[in-house]
Amino acid sequence: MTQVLADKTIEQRLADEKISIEVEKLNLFYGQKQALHDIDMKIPEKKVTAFIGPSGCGKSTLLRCFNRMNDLVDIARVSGKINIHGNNINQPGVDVAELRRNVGMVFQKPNPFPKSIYENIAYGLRLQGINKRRVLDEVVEWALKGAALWDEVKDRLHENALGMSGGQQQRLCIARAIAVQPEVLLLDEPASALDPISTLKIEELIHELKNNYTIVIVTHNMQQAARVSDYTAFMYMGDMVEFDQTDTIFTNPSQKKTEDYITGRYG
Ligand SMILES: Nc1ncnc2c1ncn2[C@@H]1O[C@H](COP(=O)(O)OP(=O)(O)OP(=O)(O)O)[C@@H](O)[C@H]1O
Repeated sequence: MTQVLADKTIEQRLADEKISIEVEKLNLFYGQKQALHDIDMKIPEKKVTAFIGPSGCGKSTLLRCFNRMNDLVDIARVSGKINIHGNNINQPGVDVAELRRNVGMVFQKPNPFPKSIYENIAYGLRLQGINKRRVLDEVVEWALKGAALWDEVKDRLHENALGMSGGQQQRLCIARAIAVQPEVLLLDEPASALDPISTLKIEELIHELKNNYTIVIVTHNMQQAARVSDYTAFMYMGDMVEFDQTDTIFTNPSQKKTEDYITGRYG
């Protein structure tokens, strides 16, 4: 019986999950060059899904499709569907600003605004027309607590965010992303510019955040993927080679290419 449970296919496992993002026949071209080939995948809600694979395989490109960041690249053309909670975000007429509020993103290099810690968090709310001091105070505190930063900065909320350490700046960027209450958080190598202690804090934070958010993370670091994610997608040259539970990908992958990558034969 245990054996049968252990042998559940990824389709059976996903059938037990709520699905947040469903990708169907997604292709992306940069000019003539195809960077994503017929990607089909389902990303479960309130879980951490990691994208791994060698440099240039398309991890960041795929991640950026989930909040239409590739719209900013003139030569990028996308076909196929991406349903987020049932709505195809690639169809005409989608409110991209609203999409990006709902699908927040944190980049490799921390990029706080050159403003106070407080104003970094309040910014997204002010854009929505929320200016009441009491509401802003509450959300700033809530978001900083959510990003495990409140205790470190509560006495200097009005100091410039650029005076924080790199690790603090990255947690501030996560706080800024969650302040507008997105459903999905996209993290593009969020810890690669950080020291080991800050990296650990970010990884612990990811673990906490998945209680409330669907998280998709691109990482170069396989140990990090193994530590933080529930599901892992292995990509190679624009193809989704294998997607499964993280344990399965790292201990019993079904594809030879995945095995070669995780055992360090290339990458
Ligand atoms: N703006 C762009 N214009 C043209 N080609 C691009 C652009 N962005 C990415 N590419 C190309 O698309 C392919 C996939 O790139 P992408 O950055 O998604 O890969 P990646 O797996 O995230 O790589 P890395 O791990 O090095 O960040 C690469 O061949 C890359 O050169």
